[in-house]
Amino acid sequence: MTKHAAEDAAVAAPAQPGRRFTSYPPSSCRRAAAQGRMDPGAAGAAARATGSWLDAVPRRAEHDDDWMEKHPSALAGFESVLAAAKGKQVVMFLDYDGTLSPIVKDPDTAVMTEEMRDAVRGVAEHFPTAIVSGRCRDKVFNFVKLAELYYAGSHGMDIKGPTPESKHAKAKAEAVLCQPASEFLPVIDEVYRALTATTAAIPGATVENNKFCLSVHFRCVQEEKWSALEEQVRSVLKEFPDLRLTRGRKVLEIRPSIKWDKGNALQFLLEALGFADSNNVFPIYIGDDRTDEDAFKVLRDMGQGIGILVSKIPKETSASYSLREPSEVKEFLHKLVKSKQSTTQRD
Ligand SMILES: O=P(O)(O)OC[C@H]1O[C@H](O[C@H]2O[C@H](CO)[C@@H](O)[C@H](O)[C@H]2O)[C@H](O)[C@@H](O)[C@@H]1O
Repeated sequence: MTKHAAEDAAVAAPAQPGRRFTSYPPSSCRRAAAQGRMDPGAAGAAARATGSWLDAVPRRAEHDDDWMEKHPSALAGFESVLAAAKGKQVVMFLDYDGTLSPIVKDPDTAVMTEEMRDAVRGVAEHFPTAIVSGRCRDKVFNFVKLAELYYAGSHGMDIKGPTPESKHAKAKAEAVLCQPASEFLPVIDEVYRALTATTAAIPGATVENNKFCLSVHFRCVQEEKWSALEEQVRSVLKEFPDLRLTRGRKVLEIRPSIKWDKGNALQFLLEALGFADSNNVFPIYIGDDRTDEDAFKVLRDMGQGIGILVSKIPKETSASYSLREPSEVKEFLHKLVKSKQSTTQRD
């Protein structure tokens, strides 16, 4: 196996703050929209994205046993998770690809199973639940198909909450709650067209339009062609300094140079749910990719809740727990619901 292949190997009370957004949009989204441009720290990160393809490979942090000690299984350590969450309002954040659905070659076929949908539905009956994805919001909604959830698409740059009547009903068009990168829509469309044309000569390369960001997929590109593809992407982006390049799982992500990522989306949602500066909230974020690290870091810095990395191999991460694959995510969600049900019955 090559080093590249290794990558793949409390029931919310009705009156409680949090089931609905409190202001539209909360101040954090307005601030980001007003600031518009990327901060110097993010600019540095964009510059660092000029590294080699090896950057796309998760680095082995240390020996597996040590890693598991630092990032224990959220299933084996379930009782510790429960103890930490005791008396607090759990808020669930779920990444989509690689977390709720297995990684597959064709992004359009990354469906989630009915069993996984049931598990997510069950969690959302007890806790505010959000899907936080790099996909465009409509696309990820079409995969998940649960109208009662919050959705943060385009790496958190397109956030929308459920409406009261949308529960168990077909989702309707609703007021968008937070779109801090809306001014970038025309440029993203322009770059989408340019990248589609430029990369057409590389067999297997595809460009996915995720509305406020783009994904250039190379999972089906011969490894010898990866560098050429990256060069092509970079040459297009030279003309667009307001965009930056980041990496995911066999994908190059192009997004606006604003300081807004999945971590900001998590903070925005907590604020919108009425939990800004609250000590009584226990956010759980489950994700498998580099972009999820932004959310893990926010939780680590807050000192509240837990991040759970979905991975079969050790990776550098700010998450505190781990799960090996989507089937374990499903099991974890079921356990959480079961324990909530038994607590509610006891009370
Ligand atoms: O934040 P996420 O929900 O995890 O989305 C991140 C990217 O996921 C998708 O790409 C990944 O999954 C594909 C399907 O399994 C796989 O073919 C691809 O190699 C992975 O990178 C999605 O297609 C991208 O647009 C998302 O940005």
